[in-house]
Amino acid sequence: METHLDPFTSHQVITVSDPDAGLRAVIALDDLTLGPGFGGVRMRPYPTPAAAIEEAQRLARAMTFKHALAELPYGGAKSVIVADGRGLEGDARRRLFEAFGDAVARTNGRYIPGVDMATTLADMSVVRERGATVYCADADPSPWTARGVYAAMRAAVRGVLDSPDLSGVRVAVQGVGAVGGELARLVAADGGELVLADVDANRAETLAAELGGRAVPTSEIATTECDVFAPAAIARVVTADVVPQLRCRLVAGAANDTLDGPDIDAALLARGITFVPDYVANAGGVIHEHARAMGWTDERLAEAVDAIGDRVLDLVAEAGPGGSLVDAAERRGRARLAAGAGA
Ligand SMILES: NC(=O)c1ccc[n+]([C@@H]2O[C@H](COP(=O)([O-])OP(=O)(O)OC[C@H]3O[C@@H](n4cnc5c(N)ncnc54)[C@H](O)[C@@H]3O)[C@@H](O)[C@H]2O)c1
Repeated sequence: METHLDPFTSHQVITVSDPDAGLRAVIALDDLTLGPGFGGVRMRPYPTPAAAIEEAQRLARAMTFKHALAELPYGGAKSVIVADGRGLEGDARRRLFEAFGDAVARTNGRYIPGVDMATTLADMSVVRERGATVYCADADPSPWTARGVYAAMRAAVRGVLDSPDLSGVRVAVQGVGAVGGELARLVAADGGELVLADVDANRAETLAAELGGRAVPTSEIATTECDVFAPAAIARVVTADVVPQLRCRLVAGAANDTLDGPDIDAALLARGITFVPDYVANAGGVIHEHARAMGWTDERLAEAVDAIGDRVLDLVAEAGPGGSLVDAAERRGRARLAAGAGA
């Protein structure tokens, strides 16, 4: 099935069905101007086939911009495997990922998968065995993602709030897992004041005690009075209902797909809140995968991840006072794609 969403050239949705292996999946290839489509494989239940396609396409589009802005030689892609709600282990899981690997191999390298929600390095090894190109370094990308989010946050605090560093800046982190926990450490080391929440309340309380912050219930974190709200748990947390309740000046975090819809950025700006696009701030993970695939040194990788901060400062300058960083980022992304198409 071909879809045409906008002037980009290469949208394609591949639907995969292999009843013997229990596989129903969608591979969405967005714009491939800059290179093969790179994006993770997400496995979760979907209410309808259309919902699976829509999520794959939306996430693939974000990957196009993530790579374009991070100056990586990849297009945007994402795939989703429709889970039936039952845990899938052992031989059945292997069979499913073998079938998925066959579908990926048939794209002839146009789609490069990696891990995402509910898929693992072991699953990706099975996909690779079937002849598919797969990117997933054995090393955990999370510390690099956190480092990039920290660089983005620091730059936004400087560019938008006119504060030289995070000293005395109050940061509310939603979810202190692999990325959020490391982000909290970086913020604390920079003199930031932490408010933390996690569905695992003990995790948030222990980290808050260690770093000198405060833990609050998850129901309160988004509306806590703070300078920066940093979502680092789940998608689409900034909804039309949440916007009027926010008491922050910046939203800058790690969670993919933070905004619940295309109108939310404008609603935030109308309240004087600047949103740092998630795909700009959290690009440390994909930069890490690229660095490992290319054999970069850690020094080179660190430089590339820290450059996320410079990118955010550029976006702030381009957007102007009270301007949208989302619009600025999309303009940049499209310019990069246009330049790539002409190259
Ligand atoms: N890991 C990476 O390198 C990477 C890269 C890019 C984007 N991201 C995004 O960053 C986010 C965090 O990823 P992670 O790897 O740290 O995941 P993780 O599973 O290690 O951590 C998520 C944490 O959030 C908590 N949580 C879940 N639901 C919550 C809720 N409703 N309220 C508060 N806390 C909640 C979990 O208990 C957990 O501690 C995700 O949205 C992910 O898509 C991660």
